[in-house]
Amino acid sequence: MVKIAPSILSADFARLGEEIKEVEQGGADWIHIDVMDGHFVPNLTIGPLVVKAVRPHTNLTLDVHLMIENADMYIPEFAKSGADIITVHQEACVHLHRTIYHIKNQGVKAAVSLNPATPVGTLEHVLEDIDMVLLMSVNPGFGGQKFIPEVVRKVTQLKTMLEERGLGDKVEIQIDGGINAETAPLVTKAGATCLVAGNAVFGQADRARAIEDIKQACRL
Ligand SMILES: O=C(CO)[C@@H](O)[C@H](O)COP(=O)(O)O
Repeated sequence: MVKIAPSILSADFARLGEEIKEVEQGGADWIHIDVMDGHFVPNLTIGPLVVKAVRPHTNLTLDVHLMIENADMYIPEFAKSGADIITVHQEACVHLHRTIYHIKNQGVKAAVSLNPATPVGTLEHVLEDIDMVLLMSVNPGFGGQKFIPEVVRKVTQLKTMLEERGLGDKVEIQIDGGINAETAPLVTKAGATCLVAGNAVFGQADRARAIEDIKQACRL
């Protein structure tokens, strides 16, 4: 069964605790937290303080997506604040292998994200070291963008690479950007196991219904 990770970027930040409770009760599997630095991506969002504030409001996995430069400097603070998974961008890490082990040494799961234009082959030499690959289906920086369908071919390629190396059940394939009940089945049929959804969940009045609609579309 596909996991749904609502992105709090589309939530009401003035009511964040309640918003998170609502999606947890509505069937969310993880909570996705988008961290943006205004350098790697053209937007500024939140830091470890918000992760720490959110932590007591949910038992769900806190899935922290760092869209930042100099990730190594901030990883310990995000881990201490309650992150369960930390994702860094391949494009923003000069020494990716070292950064992956820096995350794991904090006792946190490690994931790597690729922008839409970055080939999956760039992860060939770290696949054994990570818990998840996040394939962006929009250019990172903002919620509410249109799904880029080329990601489907990348999911297929990544799934084949993982299976060839016996990692098919070990490494999650997460997709982020423009996910809704129409686009979700395109990527789950290709092998995605976890979907981030911002507007398609927090932009709806009935969050439980929105989550169930995405899950149901993937079952068909
Ligand atoms: O990381 C990002 C954007 O950079 C995402 O997590 C978005 O927040 C997803 O929002 P929707 O496209 O689902 O509205």
